[in-house]
Order: sequence, then C-alpha cells, then structure tokens
Amino acid sequence: MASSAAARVTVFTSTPDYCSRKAHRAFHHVGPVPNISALFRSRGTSGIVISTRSSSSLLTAAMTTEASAKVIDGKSVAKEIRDEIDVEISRMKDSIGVVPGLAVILVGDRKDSATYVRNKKKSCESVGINSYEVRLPEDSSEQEVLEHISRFNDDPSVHGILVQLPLPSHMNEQNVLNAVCIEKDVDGFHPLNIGRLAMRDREPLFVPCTPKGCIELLHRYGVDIKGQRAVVIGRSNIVGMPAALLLQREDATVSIVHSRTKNPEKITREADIIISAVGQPNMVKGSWIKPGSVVIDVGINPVEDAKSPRGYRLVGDVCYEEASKIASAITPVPGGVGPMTIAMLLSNTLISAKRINNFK
Ligand SMILES: Nc1nc(=O)c2c([nH]1)NC[C@@H]1CN(c3ccc(C(=O)N[C@@H](CCC(=O)O)C(=O)O)cc3)C=[N+]21
Repeated sequence: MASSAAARVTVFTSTPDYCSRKAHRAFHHVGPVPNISALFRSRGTSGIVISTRSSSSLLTAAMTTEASAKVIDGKSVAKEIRDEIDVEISRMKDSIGVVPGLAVILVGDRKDSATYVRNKKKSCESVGINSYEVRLPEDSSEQEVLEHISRFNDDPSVHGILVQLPLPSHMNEQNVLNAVCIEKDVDGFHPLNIGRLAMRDREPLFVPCTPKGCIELLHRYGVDIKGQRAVVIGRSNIVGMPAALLLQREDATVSIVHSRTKNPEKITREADIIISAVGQPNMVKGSWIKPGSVVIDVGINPVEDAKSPRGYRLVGDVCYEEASKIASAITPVPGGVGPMTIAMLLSNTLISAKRINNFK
C-alpha cells in the first residue's frame, strides 16, 4: 500500500480556473461511507483538517473544519509496480534468458507526444525492458508506418508495439491500429481485445493501460467496487469506454455520462466511484460529487499559467480544490493516473513476453 506516502490535501492556495468558490460550501463531508472504510482504517487521524486559505479568510478558515480527501498517490503506486515488474523481469531473464522488448512508433513532432515517449523510454530502462523507437516525420505515408508495424510484428525480440496517438490527420488510425498483431497489442486498442473485454467469460489479451491503471489504484487503496455505483464521464475508445467495461467486469453498476447527457451532475451525484476522462479542465465541480465518494481524475489538461516555468500547468477534469473537500479519496493531477498509465504499459509488455515464451 502506498498509503504511508499519501499526503494530506493541503493545496488550498490556488483557485483552479473554473472552480466556483461557493460550491464547496454546499457540502460537508459527513464521514466515511461504508465502501471506503478501508481507506480510513489506514489513516492516522479522523480525516478532519483545518484549512487555511487566503489570509483574508484566515479567521473564518480557522473556525471551519473541512474534511479532506485521502490523496490517491499514483506516482508512488506506479513506483511500487515498477519495482514488482523489475523483480519479475530479472526472474525471467535468469531462468529463460528473455528480456521483454517494447517498440514505440512516433509520427510527427507534437511536443506532448515526444515528452510521453521520452518518459516511457526512461520507465522501460528503469525496469530492464528493451525499448525500440521509430520516429517518422509528420508527412510520412501510412504505408511507411504499416511497414514498421509489420517488421515489429515479425521481430521476436519485440513483445509489445505502441503507436503513439494521435496520428497525423492524413492517416487512417483504424488501419494502423488494426495492423498491430493482437499478441503484441500492449495498448489493448485492437477491436478483438476490446470485444473480449466487453464479453462475459472471455479474456482480452491486454487491457488498455489507462483504465487498467484506474482499477489498479482502486484495488491498491482497498476501494470496494463490487455492487457499487460507478459513473464514467467520457466515452472515448481509449479510456471512457474500456473503463466502463472494466468496472462492469468488477461487478459495479455502471453509468456513462457524455457530452450529450442531460443533467450529468444528477447522475454523477449518485456515484460511489467517479472516473472522469473528458479532457475539460475543472469541468467536474464539487456539486457533482456525492460526499464520501472516490474520484479518479484521468484528465491531464494544460492551462496557461504565466507563473509556471513552462508557461502552463496541468490540471484535471475535476475541480480538485472543491472535490477534495467532498470526496473520501481523489487522484491528483499530475501524479495520479498519468504515471499509472506508463506502469501499466510496462506491465502489459511483461505479460506479453511471458505469454509468448510460455513463462509462468
Ligand atoms: N498509443 C498511445 N498510448 C497511450 O497510452 C497514449 C497515447 N498513445 N497518446 C497520448 C496519451 C497520453 N498519455 C500519457 C501518459 C502518462 C502521462 C503522465 O505520466 N503524466 C504526468 C505528468 C507529466 C508532466 O508533468 O508533463 C502525470 O500525470 O503525473 C501523461 C500522458 C498516454 N497516452
């Protein structure tokens, strides 16, 4: 458990962009709901903290006790998982001499994609996975990408193939993703993998990394999923839809809220577990959240910030300042789901190498 490393929420100083200051006063956390009682057993204190906000409201703040959610520390859980993977990779190498390999294909020069690929490469190195990288110019043809995929499909030292998304607009994403052989589809995006994920009594070869990371966080923080009401916000092929399928496989009762949903907050307020994956900074307000619920924020949205060295900072889909006073547990951004996505990619690559070599 990463609980010892989890810090109490103390960030009351910045006002995230679309947060309303009024909303969080409407709710006060009334104590743990039954399904997350495990969270509180691992906490040292009652979970009540006194918040100190701006100096102008010091007096009122000092008199107000506000509940504060447990921070679900994705960064430290991801580290824990990398350590576990490291041990397994050594065991496999020592006993059958196989080292897992991950190939990444990056087309174009989007800055965010380049950063992600660099982080992934570093993570591979940290656990002893060989990484192979192909960088193609923005104006490459789809055929060139397909040829690289085909070569990696046939290369026995490669156990996982990842085509960094989004691809340039002149390429057909479906054609490209279909070309990755299903045994090496560590992203889990192949329709056959998704189809199996959706069907009872079937097993996908790989579960998509981000949703898998969300469920792993819930498991490692002792959050019960079975029989709980879960709401997924967003229905993308890579996060929302597979997250909903996974939660259902875990015996949650699942609703999906999306851009055409009427009164989304009415639905999210019923949720014991919320997974938000929409890509809208601070869209989910405190008033959307049921007191005591668990909130997993998948959004990693850059917002302009002149004070930050990069000129922007990253915020989630959820208004953290509000939500952390109402939820019983919440993932931060950064340091929440993002690092878990990469850890799950390493996990899937290890699973693949073991399966291909029939190593238990
Ligand atoms: N085929 C494919 N598979 C992917 O899994 C995939 C993709 N394409 N395209 C882009 C998105 C995005 N993505 C991220 C993973 C980790 C962080 C991450 O670790 N973020 C850090 C912050 C990093 C920073 O500070 O810039 C964090 O949240 O703490 C971010 C983004 C994977 N994606």
